[in-house]
Amino acid sequence: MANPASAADPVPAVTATGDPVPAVPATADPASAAPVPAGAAVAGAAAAGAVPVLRLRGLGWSVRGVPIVEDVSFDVGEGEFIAFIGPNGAGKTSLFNLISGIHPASHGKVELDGADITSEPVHARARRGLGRTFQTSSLWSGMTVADHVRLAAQAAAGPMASYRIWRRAARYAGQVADTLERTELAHRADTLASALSHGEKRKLELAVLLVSDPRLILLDEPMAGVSAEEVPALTALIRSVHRDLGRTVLMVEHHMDVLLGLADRLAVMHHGTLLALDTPAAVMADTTVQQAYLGEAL
Ligand SMILES: Nc1ncnc2c1ncn2[C@@H]1O[C@H](COP(=O)(O)OP(=O)(O)OP(=O)(O)O)[C@@H](O)[C@H]1O
Repeated sequence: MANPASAADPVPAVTATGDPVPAVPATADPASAAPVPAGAAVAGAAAAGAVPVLRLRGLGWSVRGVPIVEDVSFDVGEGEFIAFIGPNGAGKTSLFNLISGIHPASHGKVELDGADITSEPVHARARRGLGRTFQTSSLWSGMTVADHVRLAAQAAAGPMASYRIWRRAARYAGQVADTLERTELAHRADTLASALSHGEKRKLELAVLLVSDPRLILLDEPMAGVSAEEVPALTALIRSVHRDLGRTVLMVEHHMDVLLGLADRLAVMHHGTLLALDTPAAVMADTTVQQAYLGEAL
């Protein structure tokens, strides 16, 4: 079993209905019925027995008694890339909000590097190395590209650094320049965010994230609003963040062609539950997943 998460705390490779995922051997875990792959090779995964970067157990969130996310359990190995798909309203963003601490969990547990962070606020999780982007752009239109990254670097350095914000700006020059270089924005350093294309805005959001050096990155629909011409470059950048920088990535995305070139595993959300989690090939061959999409092409 190449998946370290399964090795540390095995959970069966089954769909939510209890059907086994085709062509993937399963091991039983009486503690959870949530699906994670049992036999798939996971690129960049940690050694067997290693503590997963992220571990969710029975995670749920309800609003006024209505379950939005239900009983989600899975492990994420070091260096893994998991893509989340599912129909609109399936609970993908809500799950990201639970992992990053924006929503308090109604049930279950979130562990980061073996530490229980279920009750920790967003900023505490960020300090532990959990970073995320949002479905809608979160930039200041009147600030330049470089100032966005500089401010993020200062914020990551702690409250006192932020207090001395402009006086010490020069200290971050190298860090800012490196990050802008990596995200292909060096030539736009002095451009206002409002003048960027959608693809460049997404790159800047990544730059703001990367400058704080997160180990686990959650990307919520990074291709949203991006023109078809800009998708390949943004995809390549995300691939490089994963492969070259070795970051662990979870990504919600509707573009299957983008996901298939990036993801080690595909997670399918449906009605707030995790319907399947396995290699892209196994998920796409899963009849339960196909039925959930009612014939929609995966
Ligand atoms: N704060 C909230 N209060 C009440 N209901 C909410 C709240 N946030 C989300 N929901 C509901 O939870 C469900 C899941 O929403 P969520 O945004 O997580 O889905 P999603 O899979 O990310 O969808 P999309 O692909 O359209 O972004 C939806 O029915 C949504 O209306």
